[in-house]
Amino acid sequence: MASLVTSTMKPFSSSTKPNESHMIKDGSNLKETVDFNSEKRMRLVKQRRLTVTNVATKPVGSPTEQVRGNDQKHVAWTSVKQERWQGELHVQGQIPLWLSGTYLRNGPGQWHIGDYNFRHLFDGYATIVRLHFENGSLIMGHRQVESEAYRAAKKNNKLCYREFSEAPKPDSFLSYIGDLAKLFSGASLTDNANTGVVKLGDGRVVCLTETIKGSIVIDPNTLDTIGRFEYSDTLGGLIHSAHPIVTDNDFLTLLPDLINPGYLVARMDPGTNERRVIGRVGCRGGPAPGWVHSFPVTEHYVVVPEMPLRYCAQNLLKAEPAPFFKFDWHPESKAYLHVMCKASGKIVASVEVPLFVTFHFINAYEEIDEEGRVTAIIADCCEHNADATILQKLRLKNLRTFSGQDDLPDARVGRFRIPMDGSPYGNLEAALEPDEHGKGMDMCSINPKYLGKKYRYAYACGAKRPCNFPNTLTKLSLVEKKAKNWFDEGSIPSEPFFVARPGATEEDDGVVISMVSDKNGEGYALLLDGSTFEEIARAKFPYGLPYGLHGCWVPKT
Ligand SMILES: CC(=O)/C=C/C=C(C)/C=C/C1=C(C)CCCC1(C)C
Ligand SMILES: CC(/C=C/C=O)=C\C=C\C=O
Ligand SMILES: [Fe+2]
Repeated sequence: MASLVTSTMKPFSSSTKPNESHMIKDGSNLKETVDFNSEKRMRLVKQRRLTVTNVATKPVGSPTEQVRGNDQKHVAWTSVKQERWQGELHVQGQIPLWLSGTYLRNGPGQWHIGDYNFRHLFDGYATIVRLHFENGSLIMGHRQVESEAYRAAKKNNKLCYREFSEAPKPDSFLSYIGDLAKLFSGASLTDNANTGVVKLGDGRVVCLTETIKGSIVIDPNTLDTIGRFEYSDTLGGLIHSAHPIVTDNDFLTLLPDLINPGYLVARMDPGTNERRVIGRVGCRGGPAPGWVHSFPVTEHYVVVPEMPLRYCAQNLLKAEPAPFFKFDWHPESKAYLHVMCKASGKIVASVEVPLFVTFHFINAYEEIDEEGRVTAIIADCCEHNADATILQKLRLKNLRTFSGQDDLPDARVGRFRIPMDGSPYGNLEAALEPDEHGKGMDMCSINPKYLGKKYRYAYACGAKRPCNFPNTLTKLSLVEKKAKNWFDEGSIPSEPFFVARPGATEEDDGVVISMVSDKNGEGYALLLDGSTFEEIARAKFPYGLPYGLHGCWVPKT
């Protein structure tokens, strides 16, 4: 198996040498945050040079200078200060001794190239952060993912590939035509794997985004970029859901088909790079498939969402960001959920549902009657009240200019009920009163043992208003319809990630890990008790880190 695994990892043509400078060149983002005279600046540069070569477990001498307060410069929306760092953190409180393994979190942590600033949260180059827990101690490290897009940007000091909202500007009409050809072949699409990170059943750790080429294998210990994850099948396609369903035995993915509007559902066995098609479903509405950032599964079914926020061919070709970026809002095309049997690939239900907007499905499960028949499927998601403007709210300009006025659109836990008796319509309702979590809702996790099964608890980011971005951690009890909330004024916490205690029998017996970017420009790892939702430990980072998206747990083997 080892040779199979390594033979399909393609190293990039050149990689960062260990003794190369690991500083990120100051872009205006960084300049904005650093306000001091040139002598101090030189000292800092020297200090950074010392720091950056230290990638073993020693902490850095002293953190880089931070600017306090001002939301314009909130560290959550400021490029990461250095390309890499690693060291042991001082822990306040008690990390449970059973917590043994590594939490990896990916996200778009560098939003500039030279003096050029990106405009959207999702454009930034991937920064992977590692929290390694062992015997109550905590080692933190972070590093840039060495995608082709990132390396080309550094080498040429400009954007070279099409990112979520940005595209390189053609310098002539001829090069525009060339660029279009490169778009259709996929050559100009980014491989900036900045959305999530998953541990496959065979142990490989892969950073992912929505472009298929942006699947990059990393070493979870050193955070080295190993190479591109090459799919060995002939499925083709350029894009997929950024959130495959990954367990120790399974990998399910969803590929939208833009040519013949529909979706392919495919499976990849552990130890292989070959996806095999389970089934296909055609779109029922609209000119193109709906955006599928994520999708839910139950024990026996895959739910394929067809959202009225659909891929848009014209917007794909544009170099400048369109209102809905690569998508368009088509309420007239309606919204649907399709249910595919995992075993046969057959569509067993396809219902129209109320209009919805979601990035993230939380979980789904089957409702069973007394005879053991599946009567309905329940699918929960972080639902933005059918308002796609949330995508615009995630522009960096909005995130960086919080005036104290509430500017976060309302969201809820949207609960779909899909009848399995052939009825044509499904329902969508809030699973609990959205006021319980301040009507902010995204970045969810559950106990992975309950994937596809009836479950009680979900963890997510909620809101304490006024705010312009989710700023609380919330534990949702979907049975009691209650939430417990964690909040630290001015802080932005990232996805609360649940890790179960080995041997646990209660669903919420475990810890919740998050990383917090605070208002003083600092940051810390935070551990909450999964059951009480009280803080049990925190450990300060040497400097604040930018906001990150999704993570995974790599248990100690
Ligand atoms: C960070 C995140 O959640 C989403 C990232 C999405 C990306 C990078 C999407 C990229 C795309 C293109 C570059 C062109 C084709 C469409 C699309 C998949 C949106
Ligand atoms: C962070 C986010 C939405 C927040 C809105 O309330 C969405 C992230 C999507 C990609 O992973
Ligand atoms: Fe996501």
